[in-house]
Amino acid sequence: MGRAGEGEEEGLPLFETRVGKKSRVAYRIFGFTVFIGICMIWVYRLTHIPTAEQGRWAWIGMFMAELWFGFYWIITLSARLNVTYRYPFKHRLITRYGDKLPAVDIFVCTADAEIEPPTMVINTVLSVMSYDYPPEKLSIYLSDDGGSEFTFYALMEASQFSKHWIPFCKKFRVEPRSPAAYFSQNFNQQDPKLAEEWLATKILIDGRKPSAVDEDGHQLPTLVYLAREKRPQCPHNIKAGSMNALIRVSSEISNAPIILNLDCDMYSNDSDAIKEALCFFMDEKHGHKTSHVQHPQSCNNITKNDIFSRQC
Ligand SMILES: O=c1ccn([C@@H]2O[C@H](COP(=O)(O)OP(=O)(O)O[C@H]3O[C@H](CO)[C@@H](O)[C@H](O)[C@H]3O)[C@@H](O)[C@H]2O)c(=O)[nH]1
Ligand SMILES: [Mn+2]
Repeated sequence: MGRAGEGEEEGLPLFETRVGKKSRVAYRIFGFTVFIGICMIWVYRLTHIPTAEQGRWAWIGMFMAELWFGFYWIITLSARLNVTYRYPFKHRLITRYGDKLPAVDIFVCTADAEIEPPTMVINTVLSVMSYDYPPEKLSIYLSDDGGSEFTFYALMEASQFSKHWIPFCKKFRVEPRSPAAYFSQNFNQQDPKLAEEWLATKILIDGRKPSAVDEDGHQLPTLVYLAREKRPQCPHNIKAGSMNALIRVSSEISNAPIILNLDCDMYSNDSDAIKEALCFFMDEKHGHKTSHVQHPQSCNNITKNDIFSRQC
């Protein structure tokens, strides 16, 4: 391809893994003290076995519970002993692959227009339609297990709105690219109506057509709506079932080698998320060992004073 800078970049990895040394030491000290505490509880139980009259059954119950929670804690802790951080180098990815980047199919799942209002769903769709990635290589599929007319209508409107929203995002480097998150507005829920047509696949924007352009004349990503048939007597397998339906439909339309999956309530808050994930798949040395990349999630509706709510 002969792009500038290709020579010096060649051979360099597309991502780096670093071990979190500071947090590792602190976590090990913390883990060790808790482990000593757990052992002391076990020792206490074993050295204080009551007689049958003193409540042997209660003792057995307590000891079982403490054994289980102790082992559960050790298993959980061991998964966190080696904290590692991964750093993708997306500029290297662009320099190295340029216009040879792979196509990406994006699957968004929704199931119930009342619990998951169409405004939220299309905000997620718009956030992924405006990724900083060649639009001709992007196809977005919305699986609507509720078969809601409202969701379909909202998606149709979103397909029109994207013609203004995508150039706006790219021009002003908007982040995040979910319109709702960007404008920080509250949307009201709408009552859904049952769709008359339960099995439907509709291509709202066909990125291959010359007419699929935004207001700046740039190509738009492909946008597909899919509502699969669900029957009471057949297990529909929830999200996994809709993912299977999405794979079958997308293999006929775009058939991209990379699939990105989002729940409809997870908008993307980084327009470079695809490029970052691709660094792990396309690294020459380690890429073939990677089958999944999980992006970190951050929740923005957690309660501050609830000790059980957490930053995920
Ligand atoms: O019949 C169904 C039911 C659900 N969904 C979708 O599946 C996703 C997850 O379902 P939800 O009930 O919201 O589960 P959560 O606990 O919020 O989601 C977590 O837990 C799920 C089950 O473990 C995982 O699939 C999700 O990725 C993970 O975010 C949502 O987008 C739903 O719209 C469908 O597509 N069809
Ligand atoms: Mn959910």
